[in-house]
Order: sequence, then structure tokens, then C-alpha cells
Amino acid sequence: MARVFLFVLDSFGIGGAPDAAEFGDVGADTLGHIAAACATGAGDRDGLRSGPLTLPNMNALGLARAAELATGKIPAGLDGSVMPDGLWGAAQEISRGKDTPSGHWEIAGVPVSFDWGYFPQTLPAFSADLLEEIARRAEIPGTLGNCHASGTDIIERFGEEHIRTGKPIFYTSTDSVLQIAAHEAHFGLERLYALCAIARELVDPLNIGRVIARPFIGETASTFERTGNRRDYSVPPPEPTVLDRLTQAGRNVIGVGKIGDIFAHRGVPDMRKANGNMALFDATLEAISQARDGDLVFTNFVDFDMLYGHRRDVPGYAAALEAFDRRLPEVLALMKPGDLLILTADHGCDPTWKGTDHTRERVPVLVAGAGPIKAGAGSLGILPTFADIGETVAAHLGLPAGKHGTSFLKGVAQDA
Ligand SMILES: O=P(O)(O)O[C@H]1O[C@H](CO)[C@@H](O)[C@H]1O
Ligand SMILES: [Mn+2]
Ligand SMILES: [Mn+2]
Repeated sequence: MARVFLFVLDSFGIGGAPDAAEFGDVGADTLGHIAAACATGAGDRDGLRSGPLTLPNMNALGLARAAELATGKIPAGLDGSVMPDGLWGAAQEISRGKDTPSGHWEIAGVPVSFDWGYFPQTLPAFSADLLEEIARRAEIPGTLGNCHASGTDIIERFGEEHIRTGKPIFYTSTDSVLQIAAHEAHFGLERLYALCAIARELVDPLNIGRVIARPFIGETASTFERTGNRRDYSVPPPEPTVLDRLTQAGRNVIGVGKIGDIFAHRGVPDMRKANGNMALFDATLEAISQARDGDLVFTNFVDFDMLYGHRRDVPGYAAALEAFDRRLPEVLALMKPGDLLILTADHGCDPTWKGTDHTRERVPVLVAGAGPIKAGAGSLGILPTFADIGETVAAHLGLPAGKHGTSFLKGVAQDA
């Protein structure tokens, strides 16, 4: 028996998705474009970072090789001559959406084969019937926004009017989401959560993946700031995930960050929240030190996506990757023989791309083992579905095979 540590670097795509054209994302490459920008100085920011993208620890696990599998090119500045110390691959998504739940559920062994509902790019994006019913049941005086938007822009535009009128701000994106922003103090956090719970019920028939509470603070357009009290109201996955299978087998699943919310709190008996990648890293190290044989520690590192990908902030994204990379040895130091560490992502969010939405890309699969996979160091090639990751977790932790995907450790010599 052993343990698995599964890290999702939210939005850390590596390009090359074969179906990118269906999403208008041909050429999108989160890692490749960040690396290219850094190589020319476009990733520099005073006081934050400068120079080529420097990710030695992820590269030692095969990041450059994984990117080469995905796009045929080594990202600028990464050393492609390093022989990785484990297994590396590039995985592609078979789910129909490029959203966070689709990516995570597929990683956990359940691809999403149905179509989510989406709100149209019209003004308003939400029907009058829906808005009236939400307003009536939640007893709010109306809504603002009601359009496709970036979450930081929309609070800048409507935040002051929201404070004056008490009308919450409704918006969406190309994801299957209804997001509601409201002021933590003027509107009230609990009131925002209650409003989102009502909205959740009312968008169920529209097949909307998530309603997201987006609380913020500050008093003026230039000082508004979103807080860590975001809460996601997700529909549950359509079939049992590897998390459900593990908990049914009596194992502990420790979900760090958004994991509990993403799985509608199913199959995650031990949920731990933290604000920001570094705090998430600390919480993950603590979880690893507490995990027993047979357990899974599953962390989502959200900053890459939320603070930098959607904000199209190349230096910010590069600095966040470098900060994460610097801390990787702390995880490796906690690994015992038999443990497996898997680094991957749920979709792309190329900060050089048009708009502010996710991008359809392949994702890296970097696998480190303290002992068990040494004999099998090498390329996993292109994995045809993210579900291969979930099946690897299941196989490594001794569960019977599930319905989707296959373990990539099958056939890899294990010496533990
Ligand atoms: O612009 P913000 O509010 O960060 O929204 C982003 O976050 C949502 C959920 O992850 C996505 O659908 C995307 O639109
Ligand atoms: Mn995501
Ligand atoms: Mn996102």
C-alpha cells in the first residue's frame, strides 16, 4: 500500500489539443507562450521577476519533455536535455467543456460526455424570467451586470452602484457558470450565500455547472478587492469518481483548496481551505504529513487561473509558477517509499490569448515516486484522456479498475 498526492495546477496547459479548433483555441499554449514571453523580456516586472522562465524542479520531473510531446517544441528557456527522474506525459481531455469541473471530474475518472448549459453572449445574458424568479425568492431589489464579464472588471464597473442600490452583480463567462458578486459588508456574506443557494436551484433545469458566490470588499471602484470567501455551488459528478470509490473503500481523501466544492462535497470527507497558492502549499504539506497508507491528498492550486490566467497577466503567471517550483522539493522530502506524486492541470488559460476565458489545451502529467517508479522512468506519451490519471490513482491505491481510462503504471516496473 502507498499514498498518492495529486496536484492540479489550475489552468497550466501545455498546448497542442487536437480539438482546439472547436473552441477557437488553435495555437493556445499557456506554458509555451509564458516561456516565450519570458525569453524576450516580456515576462519582466519590476520587483516581481525577470528573465527566462526558471522551473528547474518541474523540469527535473519532465516538464520540457511533456510540452514537447504536446506541441513538438521545447518551451523557450527550459532545458530539454535534462533526463527526467520519473514519468512524464501529456494528457488530452475528452470532456466536452474546458471548464474546471469537467477537467477535475475527468482527472478523477469521470469524463463529462453531456453538454453543459451556457448563457448566451446577449445583453442581458440571463432571461427576464430567471432574474425575476431569483429576485422574488431572494428578496433583492433587482440585479446589475447580467452579462459576460471578467470578475475584476465587473466589480470595478458596478461595485459602487451595487453598494448604493443593494442590487447584486450577475455575470457569466464561456464556462457553464452563473457568478454573483456582492459586497461582504454592505450586502452581507451569508446573504450572498443564501442568494446563491436559491439561484443554484433555479438554474438546475438549465444544466448550469456552477453558481459561484464572489464576495468583495472596498468602498470605491479603484479599491474593490475580491476576498477568499468565494463559494462554488456545483452539481455533483454524473457517476462515482475515484474519490467516491476511495472513501467507500474506507480510505481518507483530503481535498485541499477548491477540491471539495468542485466535487459538490462528494467523496471528500476531509476538506481544507486556504487562501493563495503558498497557503495551499502549506496546507498540502500538512495533509501529506498526516495521510496514512491508502489515502489520497488532492490539491487545487487556483491562483494560476484566477489571479493570472483570466487576468491575462504573463509576469504574474510566470512568478507564480516559479514560486510553486521552488517549493516542490519540500513535497519530495516528505515522500516515503511507495508514495506517488502526480502534477497535472484541468485546462489551459493562456495569458497571451484573446479574451479572458480558458483555452483548450493538453495538460502535463509529471509523476514522481519515492522508489516505486524509478525502474520505469520514461515517457508516458500522449494519454488519450485525463481519466488515465484517476485510474492510475485507483490502481496504485489498490482499487479495482473503473469504467473510464486505464492506469499508466500498468506495465511500468514497480520496485517498492
Ligand atoms: O473572471 P472571474 O470572475 O475570475 O471568472 C472566472 O472564474 C470562473 C470560474 O472558475 C470562470 O468561469 C471564469 O470566468
Ligand atoms: Mn480550473
Ligand atoms: Mn478559471
